[in-house]
Amino acid sequence: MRPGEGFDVERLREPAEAVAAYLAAVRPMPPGIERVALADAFGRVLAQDAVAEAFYPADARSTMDGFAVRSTDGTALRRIAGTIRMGAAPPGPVHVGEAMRIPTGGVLPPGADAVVPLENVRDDGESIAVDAAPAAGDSFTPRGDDMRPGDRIVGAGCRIAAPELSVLATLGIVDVPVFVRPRIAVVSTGDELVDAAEHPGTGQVRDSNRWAIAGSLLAMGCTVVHLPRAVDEEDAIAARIADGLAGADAVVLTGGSSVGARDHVPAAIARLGAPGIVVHGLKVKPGKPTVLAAIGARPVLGLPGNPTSALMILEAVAAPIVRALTGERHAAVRRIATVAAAPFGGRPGWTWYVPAAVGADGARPLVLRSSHTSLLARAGGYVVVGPESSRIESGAAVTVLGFGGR
Ligand SMILES: Nc1nc2c(c(=O)[nH]1)N[C@H]1C(S)=C(S)[C@@H](COP(=O)(O)OP(=O)(O)OC[C@H]3O[C@@H](n4cnc5c(N)ncnc54)[C@H](O)[C@@H]3O)O[C@H]1N2
Ligand code: MOO
Repeated sequence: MRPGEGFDVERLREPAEAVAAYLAAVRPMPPGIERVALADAFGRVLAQDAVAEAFYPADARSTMDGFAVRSTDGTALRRIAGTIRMGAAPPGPVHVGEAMRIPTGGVLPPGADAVVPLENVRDDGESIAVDAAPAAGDSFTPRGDDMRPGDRIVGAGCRIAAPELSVLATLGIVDVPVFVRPRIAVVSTGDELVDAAEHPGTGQVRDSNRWAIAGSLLAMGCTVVHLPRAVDEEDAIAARIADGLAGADAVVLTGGSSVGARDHVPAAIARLGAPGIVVHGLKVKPGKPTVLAAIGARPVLGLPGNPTSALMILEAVAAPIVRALTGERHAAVRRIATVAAAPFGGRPGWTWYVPAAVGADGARPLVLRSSHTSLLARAGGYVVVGPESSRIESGAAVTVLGFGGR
């Protein structure tokens, strides 16, 4: 579509279908794999499966402070034959009629098949008595109960958080293979923009989009490269995109994506190389004028200038493209399952991303003003309405999706 042609509703694409087609055509990939120390692995995306190479625990281990015993001795008095130390092999086997002191986590000695907790024995220092016969398997973890050789515990593409750090440390994976963070160049376009530190004159606005977009990209695990703003001229925008592609794995622009006389992003992208624009115009609100493009396998995303639209499209539509670059397989998105406290309206056949406030009685739609910057800060998240059904009735179950990083 050329600037000035206008949007033909028939040619607008359904967002999920458009992104799937984009990913199939462009195949964006993480820029590489690197190894980082465990101390630096939090938040990174694992690049190779973490597979157990041995039995964890390597030996049966007590889950109680108590005595290791043979269950077949029943309720007979047991002679205390020794003490098991933490971090050491048992001093010997437990023979018939014997018991051995064992701490929580201590290695079960040969012969023993149960642990009796301290509070369930009478201990005279020489021997122990029990009221109830222990059952085989009581109060210990068998060898390999946690992980067995070949178990794939954390898959490639998983974002490393606290539980994954625990597994990596247990498996001794201290040089962790992770995907290199993609570098994403962020460009704001618009003659009216001034820096956040400047005082806007009449008709000018502070450039907020680059900070919203940067925040969302950081939350997705990217390295953000801020490029200077571009004025609303095709040459300036094309030069800025070329700068971005020279030093980054993708470029995200905001503004100038629509069909006005000053909207030059589509034309600037189109002249930089193949495949160029893959999608221009989505059957969504907000964010209809979105441009999904690429130069080679490097994404160039043209988000609408309206602040709510720009952030919403990055989070609700373009996130799978960013995740293809970070290597993350599953979205780390906060979801609140609640009910609609008031109806959510949409438009038949369209996908609407409706900012919502979440209260004790459920989620309420906020009035969509895509030019506002306060709207998403006031919202607890957003609700997707459509494309199948264009209305969510009061009382119906809804999922409120959170914005990057909160
Ligand atoms: N004739 C039509 N006009 C418009 C259509 C349409 O289909 N036909 N779509 C509308 C929709 S929907 C949107 S969204 C906007 C998107 O327009 P652009 O992507 O070309 O964005 P701009 O015109 O450059 O800016 C729109 C608005 O956003 C403000 N803005 C831009 N960049 C920033 C920034 N970095 N920080 C803060 N605010 C920013 C800008 O000042 C404008 O107010 O087009 C509609 N028009
Ligand atoms: O639908 Mo645009 O994205 O006005 O805001």
